[in-house]
Amino acid sequence: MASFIINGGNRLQGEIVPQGAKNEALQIISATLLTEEKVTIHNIPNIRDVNKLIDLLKSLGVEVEKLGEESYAFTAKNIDLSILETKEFKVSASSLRGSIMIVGPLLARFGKAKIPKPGGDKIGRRRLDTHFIGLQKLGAKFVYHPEDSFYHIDATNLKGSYILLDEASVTGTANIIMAACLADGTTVLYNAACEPYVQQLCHMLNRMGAKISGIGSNLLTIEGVSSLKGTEHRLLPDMIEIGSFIGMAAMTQSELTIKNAAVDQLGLIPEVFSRMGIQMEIHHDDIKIPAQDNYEIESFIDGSIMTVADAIWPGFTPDLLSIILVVATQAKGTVLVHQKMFESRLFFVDKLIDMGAQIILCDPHRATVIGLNRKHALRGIRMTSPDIRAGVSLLIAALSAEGESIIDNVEQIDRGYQNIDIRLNQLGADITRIN
Ligand SMILES: CC(=O)N[C@H]1[C@@H](OP(=O)(O)OP(=O)(O)OC[C@H]2O[C@@H](n3ccc(=O)[nH]c3=O)[C@H](O)[C@@H]2O)O[C@H](CO)[C@@H](O)[C@@H]1O
Ligand SMILES: C=C(OP(=O)(O)O)C(=O)O
Repeated sequence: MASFIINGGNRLQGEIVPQGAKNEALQIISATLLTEEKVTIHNIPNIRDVNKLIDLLKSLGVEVEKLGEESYAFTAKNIDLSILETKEFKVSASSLRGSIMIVGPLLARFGKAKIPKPGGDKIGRRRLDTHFIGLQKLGAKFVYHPEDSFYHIDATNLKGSYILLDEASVTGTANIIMAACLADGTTVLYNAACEPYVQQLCHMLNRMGAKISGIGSNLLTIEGVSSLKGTEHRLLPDMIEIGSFIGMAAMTQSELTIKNAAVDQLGLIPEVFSRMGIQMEIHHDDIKIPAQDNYEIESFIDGSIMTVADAIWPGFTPDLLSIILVVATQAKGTVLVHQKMFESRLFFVDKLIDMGAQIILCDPHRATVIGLNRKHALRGIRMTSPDIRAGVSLLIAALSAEGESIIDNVEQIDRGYQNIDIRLNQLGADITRIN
């Protein structure tokens, strides 16, 4: 288990380029299984979850060529499905959430898939019903084996269908779209997730020969085609990393410029940080956060306490609520953070409270933060990173704190943030990694 030792209190300064998006990468890399032709992908982040998925594809027989630091070509010509029966496959597929998205492509191309209960953050129940009910509507049969938490899915002939999802699951939508692309006939998918990463997937599939319309809405029409061809694709910058950097700049009173942030794809993210009192200047596609001694959380127009809550896209992403929460600890004012989607994602507030933050955990979904307005700094402590976004929030808290902090289990952070210690040290942070 690796740890970070952080000497807090440094102001950071400079420019930072966000990595390619983790959650887009997981969809797009899975989609390379849909064709036997070469698919070239640029801006792939070098992070644990993405590298694990690439290794998983390699184990299935996908030929993976590294073309440059962030570019890879994938050719899924000779796929060996016998690997799905092995213990190694079970172990590697169950170590990340994104592995679930190989199911749609494998079913579509080979009529068969197996997947263990996938991993990912332990942030509450993470059901897969939406995936399987959708695939069943396309004609797949699935059996769950509880003794080894393994799902077996078969489909000799996927058929387009009308599917109304019970919830707008992001990975569920991606899986069903990928399966429907190669099904016979037309699929109409309603209550689909429509975030930019799903849109990117649809655009890439259309370049491969798929026929998807309604992209960007929650009503997609997918006309099945008999095969897909190769293409080239570039991943968007990671909007969760961008939000994390905005929060980090404010908390550490730093002047940071986030380069090439694809601002038009960020939805409500800049708006929500701005309502926390954080100033931002948009120059072309860069976001400059000027150094701010203090920032004040807005109230609602009627004077009541602000609530920041997550919602499916185009609402505010749940993955940035932990960052909002930590940023609020040093703001002037009060905010209620309401994490509606996940039920165990706020427990890390205990660590912030130990650092001196004023937070009331109302219930597993809601926390009220009473900002300190920098009357005193947070205190450095030793803590463990419970999940990826809580981990980065604790890192932000530690960077702003007085004294030394130690964060254990930083593999959680490495799942989704590329060389974060090295990149932040280049801006003036003092982070040492110990193994
Ligand atoms: C690999 C990947 O891409 N992971 C992301 C993906 O996970 P993932 O696709 O696993 O998440 P889902 O969209 O399926 O669901 C997330 C949670 O929200 C709940 N839910 C979802 C939709 C809805 O309409 N109502 C509702 O309550 C679900 O029950 C679940 O608890 O999307 C999540 C929601 O943006 C993000 O946090 C994850 O980072
Ligand atoms: C919850 C997340 O990831 P995953 O779905 O891979 O666990 C996340 O990226 O914040």
